[in-house]
Amino acid sequence: MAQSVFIDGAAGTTGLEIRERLAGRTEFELVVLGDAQRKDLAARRSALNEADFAILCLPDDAAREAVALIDPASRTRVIDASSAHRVADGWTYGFPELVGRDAVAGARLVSNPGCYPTGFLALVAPLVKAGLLPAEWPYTVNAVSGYSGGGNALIARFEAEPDIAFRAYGLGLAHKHLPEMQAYAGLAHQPVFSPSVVPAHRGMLVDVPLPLSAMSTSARPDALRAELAGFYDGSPIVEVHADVPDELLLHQGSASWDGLELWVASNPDGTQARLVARLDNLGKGASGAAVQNLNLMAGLPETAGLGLAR
Ligand SMILES: NC(=O)C1=CN([C@@H]2O[C@H](COP(=O)(O)OP(=O)(O)OC[C@H]3O[C@@H](n4cnc5c(N)ncnc54)[C@H](OP(=O)(O)O)[C@@H]3O)[C@@H](O)[C@H]2O)C=CC1
Ligand SMILES: CC(=O)N[C@@H](CCC(=O)OP(=O)(O)O)C(=O)O
Repeated sequence: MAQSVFIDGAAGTTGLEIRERLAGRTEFELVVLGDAQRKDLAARRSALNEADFAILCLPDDAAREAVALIDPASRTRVIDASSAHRVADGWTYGFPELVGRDAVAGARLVSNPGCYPTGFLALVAPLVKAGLLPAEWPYTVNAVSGYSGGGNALIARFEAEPDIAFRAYGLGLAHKHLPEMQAYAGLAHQPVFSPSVVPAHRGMLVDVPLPLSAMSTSARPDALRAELAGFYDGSPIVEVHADVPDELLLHQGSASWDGLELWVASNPDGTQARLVARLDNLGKGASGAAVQNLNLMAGLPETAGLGLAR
């Protein structure tokens, strides 16, 4: 029998892309509230409590409200795409490659990772865990995102202001993704994070510069690449490239994609490296990750319904 999935926030950017990925899937029965009811508390309460799975595609406050509406005794299992519960007690961080597929499969409350942390953690967490990068190092993260990363509001802004060529932000150095980056990479310090937006709908690059010879671990770039390749060996979603091209591009017309690509670039003598991730902020960065987690929680193959062809 099909399991029911209620998407709270189904009219938003992330919610719509989850609907696209679930369309035509016979294992699930999709529950979506129409325009007149989608913000109605009573309608949401009953949908949240009647579903096998609730996927929250809401601003943080509305996600907290949704969780409070769910009776703890109900059978509903939750996947929260917001940043409200990413380091909260009782929640499983929905990054199966890092926390383990069984942990996600067995969880009742799963918090989807943020888009930038998906790139950062995919690169850094396995290397810190393996002792190849120091936990005490003050890491920096430079990243660019397509404007859909900011949801409907940023999409509307970039469409209304086509003259914007580049937007640096997060200048208060308190971005909401910092706690999860620190926690799940096991770092002593929060990274210094420089996010930015380019006039492309989707796609992102996350770049972590490493002065390897100044670090206590003195790892060689080849060792970093080999560790990542081994860590993600067999993954249908994460690819660690053996070769580094001269440039990495984002395209304005990119199609939706649920994979994640990783590179270790280095200088000729191997004293410096840049760890680089490329992903779709709405794919492995949000909606693709939510569907991967839903698949695991429902006992299905993790890539069902995902778009992984390039
Ligand atoms: N966009 C992305 O790339 C990523 C987004 N996320 C996270 O996913 C969540 C959703 O983001 P995104 O889809 O981009 O945002 P959008 O703004 O595009 O969509 C949010 C949706 O939630 C609805 N909503 C707001 N308040 C309520 C409420 N009280 N009850 C019911 N519905 C409500 C909005 O309706 P209305 O517009 O009418 O207010 C809108 O349809 C956010 O927490 C975001 O941070 C995570 C990773 C990546
Ligand atoms: C371009 C842009 O604005 N990006 C968003 C992050 C998108 C994301 O990952 O969403 P969460 O809020 O769920 O973490 C930002 O920086 O706030």
